[in-house]
Parts: sequence; structure tokens; C-alpha cells
Amino acid sequence: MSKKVKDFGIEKTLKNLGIKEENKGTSTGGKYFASGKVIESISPVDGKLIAKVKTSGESDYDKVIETAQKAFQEFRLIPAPKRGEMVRQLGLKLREYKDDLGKLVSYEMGKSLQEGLGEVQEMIDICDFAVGLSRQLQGYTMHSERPGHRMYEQYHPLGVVGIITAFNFPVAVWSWNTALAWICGNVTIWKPSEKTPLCAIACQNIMMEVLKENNLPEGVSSVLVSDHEIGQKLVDDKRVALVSFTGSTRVGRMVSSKVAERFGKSILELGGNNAIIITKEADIDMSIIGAVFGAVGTAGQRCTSTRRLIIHESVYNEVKTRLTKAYGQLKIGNPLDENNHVGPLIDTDAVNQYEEAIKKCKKEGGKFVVEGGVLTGKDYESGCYVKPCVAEVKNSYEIVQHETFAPILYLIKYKTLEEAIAIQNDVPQGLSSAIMTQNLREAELFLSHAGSDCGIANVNIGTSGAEIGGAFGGEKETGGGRESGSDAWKYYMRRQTNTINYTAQLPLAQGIKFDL
Ligand SMILES: NC(=O)c1ccc[n+]([C@@H]2O[C@H](COP(=O)([O-])OP(=O)(O)OC[C@H]3O[C@@H](n4cnc5c(N)ncnc54)[C@H](O)[C@@H]3O)[C@@H](O)[C@H]2O)c1
Repeated sequence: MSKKVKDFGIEKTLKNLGIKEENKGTSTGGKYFASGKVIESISPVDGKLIAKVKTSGESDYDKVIETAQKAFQEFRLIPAPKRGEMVRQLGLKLREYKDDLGKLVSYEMGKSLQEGLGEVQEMIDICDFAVGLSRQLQGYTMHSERPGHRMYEQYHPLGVVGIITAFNFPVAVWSWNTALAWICGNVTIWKPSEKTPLCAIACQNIMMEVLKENNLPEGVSSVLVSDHEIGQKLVDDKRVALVSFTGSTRVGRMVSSKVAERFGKSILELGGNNAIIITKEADIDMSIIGAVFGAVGTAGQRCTSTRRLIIHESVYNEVKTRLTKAYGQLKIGNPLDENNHVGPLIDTDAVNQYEEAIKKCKKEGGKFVVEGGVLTGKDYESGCYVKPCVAEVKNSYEIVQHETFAPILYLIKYKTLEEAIAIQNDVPQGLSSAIMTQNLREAELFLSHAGSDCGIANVNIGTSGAEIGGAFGGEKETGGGRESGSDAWKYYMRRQTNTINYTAQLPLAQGIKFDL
């Protein structure tokens, strides 16, 4: 391992998290096993091999599913508040491992250390949220039209929940799903991104402590580290009651139809194309900070990253000038070094897509006010570091309609707020949106039914990031799913209406007569 890596304490972090030089990628909670091919986890930070993982093969898959099905029979009988107590313990363990796990997220995925730690904090937050929720899985009661009858509804667990996750949130999305799935009485099988396998093994190692201390059976929380083929098996498998998929719209479209074909349930958390409207009444200082963080945070690889700024014509030039200045101050480099603002992209494929998008944008007429480019030299040896860039465009350009997972920010000018809202909504995706304004009328119009069509609409904060207390997800090609807070737990349960007759008569609904 290079000296530079040692300086950031990575070796110790890997040891603390139980990551070995060679790891097996399948676990049902006890010992790891694996029969698939070996993959290497290469850090985008310095291009070095972090560790190898033997992935899950087909026979491992069947074993995991069968074990999970068996575990469900037992786990569902544990009272929900007791399952909540186990989630509380997971939250405590995550607090213990926060520094190490946050650092691994940063080193394996490439986001800044601050964002890596923030991701682990989200895991802790969802655990805390789920503990309280475990006593509040409430259904309605209703009055029956028949005398001596009572009606109510209750929620029951689904069974096996498959969780397929993207590389850019390599730990948090698993915990969002697992904490809720667990309190609802389900067991989980996680297929993480093959680009961040070590984060998954680290999470499972932490989880294994909870499983052991609570004497839980094998199969309550399983992991299948593998590529898309095993993901595809989960999608096609009738034994998997709910598939929670986080990833690209391209793959999500296929997941959606395959799961629907077999009448399974799915939660789809897909791509975004998020915009901030900066009105003539915006606080420009705040707008610049919100826009820059939104566009360059996680090197533009958040589903909620700011991709478009829709700016009122009267403040357009001021915003453009100040943005250009702010971009000039950005420090790009090792994300473990807290002096840097921007880390690398996940891999060189992502770099190629970034370059391709810039080319396409120029071809369609885009004018770059901050030029992009791939960085070279000794600090950028992995080949994954790129310059965040800014282009003046039309919303109708094909490339602007598309989510490029990289720090490319598009500027669009508008005259009236109605026009700005129409531009904001005129993309296939519908995840996150924001307006910067100090004018109540503008803010309320943006939030109204004639306003943003996104799952998330913010006022005077950017598009990027969200608290776990709200339901998270988006509309249109973002998939329509909701995870995390509010009543998103209902996705993880089946709903049952119960009518109880406590009389000696059998009256039928709607007054129907039936005598023998
Ligand atoms: N809306 C959200 O909450 C949210 C959050 C994070 C990321 N994302 C989106 O994820 C994308 C980036 O992540 P990515 O590049 O890892 O996405 P991706 O779609 O390439 O992969 C996501 C996951 O799907 C698996 N997969 C690939 N093909 C599959 C198949 N045929 N069947 C089953 N599984 C399959 C992958 O192995 C991976 O685990 C972006 O579009 C981003 O916006 C959305």
C-alpha cells in the first residue's frame, strides 16, 4: 500500500472494519462464502487496489434465498418494538464505526470525507427514526354500516425484501431500506453496486455483531456481492416480495416491468435532472453557495445533484460572473484531504461519459463559461479527476434532458416565473427542485399544484441532500418510489382490511338479502 494511502490511515480503517486482502462476498449473517468470480476494488482516489472480493455465484444465490425465506418465518413473529430494539443496537454500532465507515466510503467511492461521514450519519438517523416507528405501524379503524360489526385495517410484513443499490450512496441506501424493512418484520437481501463491494462487506460485518448479540437466525440480513446478473435474478424471483431498486433510469425501467410482470412490488429510486430557479428576488450569496455545493458535491454524482440553474434575466449576468469566480476557487484533489472541495469520479468510464457530454453540449450549441477537462499529474494518478464546468445552454438540448453523472452545470435564462417553472418541469426526470427567492408569492407558486412536478421541492436551500424524516423519491422517470421517512414504511408491508361481526346475525353489506 502506498505511503500516501497510509497517511490517511486507510490500512487501520480496513482492519477495524474487518476488510481483508481477499474477501468472500456472500453472507446470510454467519460465515462468508462465495463461488463466483473475483473482482477488485480499485480506489478512484489514487487508482490503487484496496482489496479483492470473490463474488456470489448461482449456487450461493439459491442458498441465500432459501435461508432468508426460512428466517422470515421466525423473524415476523418477533414483536415490532423488539425488532426496533435491534435496529437501535445497529444505530449504536454505527456510531462506534462512524469514522472508519465514513473514511471507507470516501476512499472506495471518492466522495469527500465530510460527505462520507454524513452518509453514515444518515444511517444512524434512519435507525433512530425506525426505532420510534416500530411502535407506530398504524392502520385506520372505520365504522361499519352493519350493526354489531367493527372494521379496521392492519399492516403485515411482506417477506423477503431485495435491495439493489447504486455506487454513489454505497452504505446509506442499504440502511434506509433495512431499518424500515426490519421493523416491518421483513428480512433483507442486499445486492450492492459491484463498484463499492467493500462498503457492503463492512456494513454486513457491523450488522453481524447485532445478529449475533440478538441470537437471530441466519438469513435475517444477507449480502450478495456480485454484478448485475445476480441483481437480475433477484428481480425475476417470485420469492422476493419487494425489490427496492436504486440506480439508473435505464436499468430501473427494466426492473420495473420485470417485477410488475410477476406481480411483485417495487420501489424505484432512479435518476434525477434537478434544477434551482434563481429569481430576481433571490439572496444571491446564498444561491451561489447552494448551487456550487449542489453541482460539485460528490463530484456531481448525487441523484439530487444540481444540474440546471434557471436564472432570471435581470440577475443572470451577476450569477454567471459570481459562479465563474466561485468555480475558480474550487480545490480538486484527494477527498480524504479536507482542504479539497471536489474528489474524483467513480471510474474512467464515468470520465469518458463526462467528456462525451461536454462534446455533445458543444455540438448542440452550448457555450462553456467555465471549461471542463480531465486532470493529469501526480495528484490525479487514478485518471478519475475532472474539472467541474459550467455551460450556457437551452433546456431543449438533448444532453440537457439527460442525466450526466458528473459535475457539469447548465445555465438557462428566463423572463417570467411561469416560464421558469415550465422549463424546470420540462425534463423526463422528477426528483429534486428548488427555488431561491425572498418573495412569498414566488415561493408559494413554485410549491403549488401549478409549480414544481418533482418529489422534492425546496425553498431557499439547494436540490442536493435530504433529511431522513421526509419521504424521499421522485416522479416521472425517477420512478415514483418513496423511501426513508414519513409513511414510506407502508411500501414494506401488505395492507389488510378486517371486518369483525360480534353479533349472532349475519347481515350482508349493501343490505343484500340472502335467506335459506
Ligand atoms: N433516486 C435515488 O434515490 C437515487 C439515489 C442514488 C442513485 N440514483 C441513481 O443511480 C444512478 C447511478 O448509479 P449506478 O451507476 O450504480 O446505477 P446502475 O443502474 O448502473 O446500477 C445500480 C445497481 O443495479 C445493478 N444492476 C445493473 N443492471 C441490472 C440488472 N439488469 N438487473 C438488476 N440489477 C442490475 C447494479 O449492479 C447496481 O447494483 C444515477 O442514475 C443516479 O441518479 C438514484
